[in-house]
Amino acid sequence: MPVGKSEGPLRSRANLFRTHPSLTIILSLLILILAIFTSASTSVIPRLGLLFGHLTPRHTPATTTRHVTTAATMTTIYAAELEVAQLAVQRAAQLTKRVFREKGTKGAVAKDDASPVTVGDFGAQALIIAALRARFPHDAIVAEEEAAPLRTDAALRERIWRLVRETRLDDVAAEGLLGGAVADVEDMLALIDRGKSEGGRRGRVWTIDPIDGTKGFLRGGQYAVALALLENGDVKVGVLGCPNLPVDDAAPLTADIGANQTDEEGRGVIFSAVIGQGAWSRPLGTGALAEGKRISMKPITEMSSASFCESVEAGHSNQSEAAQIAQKLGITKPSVRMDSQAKYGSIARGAGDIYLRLPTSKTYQEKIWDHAAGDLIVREAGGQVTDTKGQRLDFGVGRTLATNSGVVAAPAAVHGQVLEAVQEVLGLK
Ligand SMILES: Nc1ncnc2c1ncn2[C@@H]1O[C@H](COP(=O)(O)O)[C@@H](OP(=O)(O)O)[C@H]1O
Ligand SMILES: [Mg+2]
Repeated sequence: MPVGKSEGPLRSRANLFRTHPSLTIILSLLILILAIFTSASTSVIPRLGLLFGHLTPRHTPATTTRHVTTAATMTTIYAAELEVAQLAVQRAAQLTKRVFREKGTKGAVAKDDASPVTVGDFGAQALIIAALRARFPHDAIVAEEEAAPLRTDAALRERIWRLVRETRLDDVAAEGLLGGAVADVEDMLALIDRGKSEGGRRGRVWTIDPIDGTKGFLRGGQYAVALALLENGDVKVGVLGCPNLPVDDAAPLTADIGANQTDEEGRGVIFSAVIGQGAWSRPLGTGALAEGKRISMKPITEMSSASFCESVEAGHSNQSEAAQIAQKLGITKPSVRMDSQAKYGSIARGAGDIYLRLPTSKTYQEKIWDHAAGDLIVREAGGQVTDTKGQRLDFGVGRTLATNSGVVAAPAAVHGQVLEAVQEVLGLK
């Protein structure tokens, strides 16, 4: 092809740009915008969530594919909430694990209701709320602890601040998704006190139990870091970090699962669920989220070989009534006692079958943070969760489950049968 033929138009285009320099600028801008949008799906849009809270993440393909779990990649609904909640729980669990390994009292102080709280509870709550404030700044929070005891105890405050300051995920991008570090001690106290919402049936409310099963935590048993999102009173996202449960979903519940835990390697699992999307488990890690696996409850073919879980603390659940219920159902195995919502996680993955929580007092009201995550995880794994009257747990009443009494959780197919035995023994029929 003659050289002149191809050079002609090129030369005239070059002249055009020389005579109209603004064209060069416009073209460069267009190229830049195009470049940004082609990489937006993996890097830019998720970061906008940091600026716009839940508005953006809820409608974007959850953050980066590297951190997105199998569950999250399948759908975009609550994907950002699910990812942030799991990472926040994972980070908080790094703090609680550090305290768990400490010998002695773990900085325990008694609360007004005489229940214990440790430096781990305060620190984990501060870290979780820091992530929620960064990513979903408009959401309300119902959390178990408040900062009042720390304002008057400088030594306790400093100890917790050190833990909070030093705990971060060892993956920079994952840590970035949680909004980074807490600014200073005052900020830490303010974060802890953001958990004082009254809850209720309207809007988005996160509920946090930074260490569920504090007595188990102090004893060296099971405990859980629990986080759930309620929308208009219904649980939409639930996450439980259980540092002392085996990773293997198929590992049977041993009689000693609730005791003598040493935070050994190879343990630690995160359970999660999103409404209508199933339940999942994955190893509890230290950085980005590990790959998750779908979990489901085990169908009970023979009631005689079923196992049921209950609290270690006889003051939290009536153990003698539970034994009578088990006998009525023909269950032959002794109960598996363990602290915390690890019970919900354990039956959701089929390691155990039934969870009974039978009131020990007429006046005690269960707290929403003790049940919200576990309730959704069990229901999404194919279970049914009600109180002893057969009513669904109502998380829209306020900070407590004021209209419910106890918990009966079982695979959906046998829940009716279990509830009947519960009601016969409790004289509710
Ligand atoms: N009388 C009671 N009846 C039922 N639950 C109670 C109770 N007193 C305290 N609890 C709750 O039981 C939770 C522990 O449950 P479990 O026995 O399944 O481990 C505690 O959570 P924390 O440990 O977060 O304070 C606390 O909220
Ligand atoms: Mg609790």
